[in-house]
Amino acid sequence: MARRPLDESDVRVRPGRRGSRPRTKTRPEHADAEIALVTGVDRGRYTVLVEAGTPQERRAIAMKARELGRERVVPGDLVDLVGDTSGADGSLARIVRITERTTVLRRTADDTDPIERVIVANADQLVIVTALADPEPRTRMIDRCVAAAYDAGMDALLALTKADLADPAELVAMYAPIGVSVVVTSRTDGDIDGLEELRAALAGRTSVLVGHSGVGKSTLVNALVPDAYRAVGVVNDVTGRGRHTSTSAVALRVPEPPGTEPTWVIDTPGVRSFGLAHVTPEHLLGAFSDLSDVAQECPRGCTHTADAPDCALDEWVAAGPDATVQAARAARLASFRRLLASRTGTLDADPRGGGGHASGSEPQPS
Ligand SMILES: Nc1nc2c(ncn2[C@@H]2O[C@H](COP(=O)(O)OP(=O)(O)OP(=O)(O)O)[C@@H](O)[C@H]2O)c(=O)[nH]1
Ligand SMILES: [Zn+2]
Repeated sequence: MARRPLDESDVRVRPGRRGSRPRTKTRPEHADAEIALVTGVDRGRYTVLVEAGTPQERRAIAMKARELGRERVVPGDLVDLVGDTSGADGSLARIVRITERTTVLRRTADDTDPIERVIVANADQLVIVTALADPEPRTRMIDRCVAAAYDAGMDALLALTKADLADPAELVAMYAPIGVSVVVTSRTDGDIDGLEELRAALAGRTSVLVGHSGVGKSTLVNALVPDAYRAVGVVNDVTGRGRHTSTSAVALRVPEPPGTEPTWVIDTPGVRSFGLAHVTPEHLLGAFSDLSDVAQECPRGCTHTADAPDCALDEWVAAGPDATVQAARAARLASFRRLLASRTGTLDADPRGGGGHASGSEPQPS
């Protein structure tokens, strides 16, 4: 897994694991703290699941303790909780500590906020929900998502919906060379073909679902998690709103037979693009171990782009033992370079005509 790059949470030194925490006046021990999973955030109120997987499992509402300062708490975070952790009506617990994150996914910086902020923690897979038609797939957007997933140390899964409207073959061929798994779904009178394959790909993992409006993401989430948004209604009891209208990410548990690893999907309404400004070629290369080995031979400071002089990756393609291997290597290298280019505004031509936007938030198709 690629090393996690620094983010705004790294400016402070975080304490180590339970038992080795420094005792200071400003950082009390909180030995009685309970571990909880953050499932949603709504205007300073956090919905958390306490003692998950035990008979005492309960939802509670919490706020951030002052000692956490500006550090952001996001869905997927495992936190230490103190105070009233009963989850009873009107109770409010306090989050005093964030457990070190295994992965972080950032949304893009934009004009109003120049910092790429963490939006989800500890997820292990990014599911890019893309319709095969209506709306047309946009490969540049998919590339950016794959780059964000690999950068975050997550796997990428392409969920191609509406296969009743168009053939998935072209997109499958485009993403297979870079290790993106693909699940194809289609809805036919109430049933969703491919749902069981999707369920299998999600089982026991924490997956973030992204997709533009109209691609069929809600259709999938509702099929996976019946009453998806009623399950997170706890936050709404506090805010007094009848519906979940927050635009931040929310973690939903997919029902599983008892005794199996929990399966979580994290829906990200309103997230349209991911922060890639901080991603270096070397870091992205880390997700491609074969290419990364070859690139050891590159000249110092090689950018590995198609126009980079003496890039060892080009020699590696040419050195393939036969035409089949060469073609496979060429496809993999071309796909890697496409991801590399998707970080910046250098890739304007979307091969499928989906409109290449230079950077920042991608506008939603209407
Ligand atoms: N033909 C076809 N239509 C589908 C399929 N899945 C979903 N749809 C339709 O596509 C439209 C959008 O589906 P949603 O599930 O609402 O899409 P979404 O991505 O959640 O979009 P928002 O709710 O706008 O965020 C709806 O009219 C669905 O009925 C499919 O497999 N085939
Ligand atoms: Zn190179």
